Formats: sequence, structure tokens, C-alpha cells
Amino acid sequence: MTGTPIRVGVLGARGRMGAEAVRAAEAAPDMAVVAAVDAGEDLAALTGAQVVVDFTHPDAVMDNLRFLVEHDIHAVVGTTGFSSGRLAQVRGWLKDKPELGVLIAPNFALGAVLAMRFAEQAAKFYDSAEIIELHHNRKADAPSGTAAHTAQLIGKARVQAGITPGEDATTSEVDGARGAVIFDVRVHSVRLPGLVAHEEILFGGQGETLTIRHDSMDRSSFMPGVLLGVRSVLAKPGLTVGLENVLDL
Ligand SMILES: NC(=O)C1=CN([C@@H]2O[C@H](COP(=O)(O)OP(=O)(O)OC[C@H]3O[C@@H](n4cnc5c(N)ncnc54)[C@H](O)[C@@H]3O)[C@@H](O)[C@H]2O)C=CC1
Ligand SMILES: O=C(O)C1=N[C@H](C(=O)O)C[C@H](O)C1
Repeated sequence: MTGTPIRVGVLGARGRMGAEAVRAAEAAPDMAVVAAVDAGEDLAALTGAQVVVDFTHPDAVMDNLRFLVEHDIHAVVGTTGFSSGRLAQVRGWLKDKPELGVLIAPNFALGAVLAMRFAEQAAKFYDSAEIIELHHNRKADAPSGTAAHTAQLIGKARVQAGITPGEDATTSEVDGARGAVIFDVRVHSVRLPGLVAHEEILFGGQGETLTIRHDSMDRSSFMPGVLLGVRSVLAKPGLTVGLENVLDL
């Protein structure tokens, strides 16, 4: 490696993803981990970092981000739970920080990002789509951030193509049986031990279906995307949502 390594901090460093991120950044020749912080520890330890990676909890991530922006530290965020209101708040914090970058990605696995892009493309050709996301049973939020983002991409693509959601004759339903509705797309969540992170996007048309499926078998699947995020956020000021915008897909 030539040049000075990127000084990286990790928030949620003792969690499943945070611990993996610490290992990945330590192994990267162009990075040095300068702080690894978990719940209850002083955020001041992060002030020596150029970029901080956050894998914490939807209830904690906004306070963390506000601290990072206030201290001019770039952020790469994998934590889920970002509503449009939360994103607007982050954009507001960044208004007076023209050189600072925040990347929020609901999924850092390359295959998951591609699956979302493919689903966005398919949405122009099918008026019926449903999502099934499957995760380990230690996950706090449902539906997954990835599924919510996928539904949004499908919903927006449909609007752009002038497509209205297809017919659904359900008139009688046990509460929840048809899933949650996000951007007019039904999203179903499965939680089971043994799973890691999986998503199926199903499209139905005349006499055919199309299924796009992605499986993360191991949390290392997210790490190339996390490292790419760390490298790119330094040169990408403002708020970027989704790794697809870094990969230029
Ligand atoms: N974007 C992506 O590719 C991925 C995102 N995730 C998301 O990342 C988040 C974390 O997931 P896991 O690592 O599985 O959870 P986890 O529960 O294993 O780890 C979270 C860690 O954050 C710590 N923490 C909580 N509040 C904190 C605070 N205020 N400051 C510092 N640390 C704090 C906890 O003590 C814990 O060690 C979730 O929102 C999950 O959905 C998970 C996998 C991939
Ligand atoms: O909690 C997880 O594990 C994951 N969370 C993210 C999400 O909610 O989409 C990304 C991935 O699915 C794993």
C-alpha cells in the first residue's frame, strides 16, 4: 500500500456486523481501524476517524449520525430504519457541510444490490409484484431495510411507467396474511434461526412468473460493499442512499 491509510471507526463494533466490519477494515491494506465503539461507550473515541461505519440499531443510528456530522466525520451506514423523514433530517444536517459525505445503504452485498436493480427494471413490465424477505430470528426490524428499499424502487418504476398495481381479489383476510403494503407492493417477512439474509422478488404476468432471489450465506458477503463505501464516501459529498449509486449501476 502506498499513501496514508484511511482512518476508520466502527460503531456497533461488538455486534454481528460491526465485528465483521472491524475485521474487514483491519485486513484492508488501505485502512487503519482507529476506534471500535459499542453501546454505552464514549463517541469521543471516534473523533480521530475520517470515516465511521455504523451497524448499530434503528433506535441509535440518528444520534450517532448527528454526532458524526457535527464532528465532520464521513459516515457509511448499514443500520436500517431510515424513513423519508429521517433522510430529510440527515440532508438538513449536511446542508452546512458541503464537503462531508454520508452513505446509507440498506444492503452492502453486491448480489442484493443487483437484485434490487433487476427488480426495478422488471417492474416496468409486470403490474403484479410481491416480496418475501427471510432473515435470522435475532433481527430487530421487519420488514428488512432491503425489502422496503426494493418495494420503493418497484413502486417508483411503476409510477414512471404509468402502471397501476395488478388485480388482487382478496376480500377476506386474517390480519397480516397478505403482508405489509409498501409503495403498493406486498412484503412478507420470515424469521428463522439458521437463516442469514435472503430476499425473493416475485413478479406475475400473463401465464408466467419471474422470481429474482438473492442469498447472503455469511456476513462476509457484505464486506466488499462496506469497504467500497468507506473508500468512496470520502469523494462523494452529501447524502447518498443505496450502494447502487456508488457502483454506478
Ligand atoms: N446494510 C447492510 O448490508 C446490513 C445491515 N444490517 C443492519 O445493521 C444493523 C445491526 O445489525 P447486527 O449487527 O445484526 O445487530 P447486532 O445486534 O448484532 O449488533 C448491533 C450492535 O450495536 C450496538 N449498539 C446499539 N446501540 C449502540 C449505540 N448507541 N452506539 C454504539 N453501539 C450500539 C449493540 O450493542 C450491538 O453490539 C441492523 O439495523 C441490521 O438490519 C445488517 C446486515 C447487513
Ligand atoms: O439484519 C440483518 O441481518 C440485515 N439487515 C439488512 C436489512 O434489513 O435489509 C440487510 C440484510 O438484509 C441483513
